[in-house]
Amino acid sequence: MKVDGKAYRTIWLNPDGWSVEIIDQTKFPYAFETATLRTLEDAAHAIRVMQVRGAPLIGATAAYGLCLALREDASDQRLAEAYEVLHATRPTAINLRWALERMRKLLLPLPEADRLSVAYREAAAICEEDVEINRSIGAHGLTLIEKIAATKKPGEPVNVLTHCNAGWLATVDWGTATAPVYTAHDRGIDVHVWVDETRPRNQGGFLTAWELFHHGVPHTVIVDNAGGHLMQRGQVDLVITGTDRTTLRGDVCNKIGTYLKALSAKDNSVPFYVALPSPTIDFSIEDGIREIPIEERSNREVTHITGRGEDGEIRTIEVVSSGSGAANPAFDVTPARLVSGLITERGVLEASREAILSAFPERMSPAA
Ligand SMILES: CSC[C@H]1O[C@H](OP(=O)(O)O)[C@H](O)[C@@H]1O
Repeated sequence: MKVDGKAYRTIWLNPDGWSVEIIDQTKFPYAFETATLRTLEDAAHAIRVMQVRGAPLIGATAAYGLCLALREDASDQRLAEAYEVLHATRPTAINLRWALERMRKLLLPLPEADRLSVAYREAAAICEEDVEINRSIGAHGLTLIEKIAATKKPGEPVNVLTHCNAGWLATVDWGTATAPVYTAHDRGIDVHVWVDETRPRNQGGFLTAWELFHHGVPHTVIVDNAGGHLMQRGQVDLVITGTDRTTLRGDVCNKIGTYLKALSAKDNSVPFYVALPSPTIDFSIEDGIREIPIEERSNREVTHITGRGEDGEIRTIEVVSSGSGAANPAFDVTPARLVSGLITERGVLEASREAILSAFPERMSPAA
């Protein structure tokens, strides 16, 4: 997407042909900085501390992390070690395992001498595919926004609520949940976004708000607990969120708080859609609540927050009474029964095993 008129992606290969540049998302919204990944550990660290985050971008970064590892040593042992280091960075987004498995399956049968060039080619392919998948999600999601826009009076926007950041910063480009919004906005449809700030890491207030501002999309940041209130008052026409892992039967794992939005949407008959690129479907599990590992992040993310003071200084402050314990589950699971539909690159699907298998039959074949 464009930042001050210049087109960016979140990750790209540098002109040297081997090091990888990322947008350092820990600096947002107060600075736009990039960081260079030169080693396997640089890539693992970037995922671990969320310099890069968002399921598709985590997968793309892991793919390049394998390239950086093989650049030093393309042996089977190094490939196995690098796989484990990257796989251990974060447990919930399935794109991490999906990307690592895809790379390993391609590279292991090759002679060591051939692995590096093929690895870089495949990592680039994963990035290009992500952009095209998200562009398609934007096109399919647009139909949902267009239908609502047709019911609006002139000057009345379509009000979309989103949670966390499933924007272009969560992917290589375009985003998933925001792709339909950007596509509608770019077509001149009047759309407004309620942006859940999304405590404790504030990916909504820090990342989604920053994205929408730079793309000129009208938006309003709200506290996470305001969404239900707005839905009760008819101020939300559509909820679109992202996902880090969706099961074969359509249970959706996403940032903590998504489940509560889905409950509010159900209670107020507000359509609740999930933007779902197919690499984020875990075809090996059905029951999201029982089978998806939920990342427990540091309690310090709850007890402290980093922001900009009145003096313009960036500082970290304590926001919980000292000495109190804190818990920080980073994701929750929304059962398929609360999901109106899944916006995939192959169309808008019912959140069901039949619909997912029918849209992606090749993913269940043994060769997959
Ligand atoms: C398009 S995936 C976006 C998804 O990832 C975010 O989690 P995190 O920022 O911790 O990686 C959040 O769940 C978003 O919906």
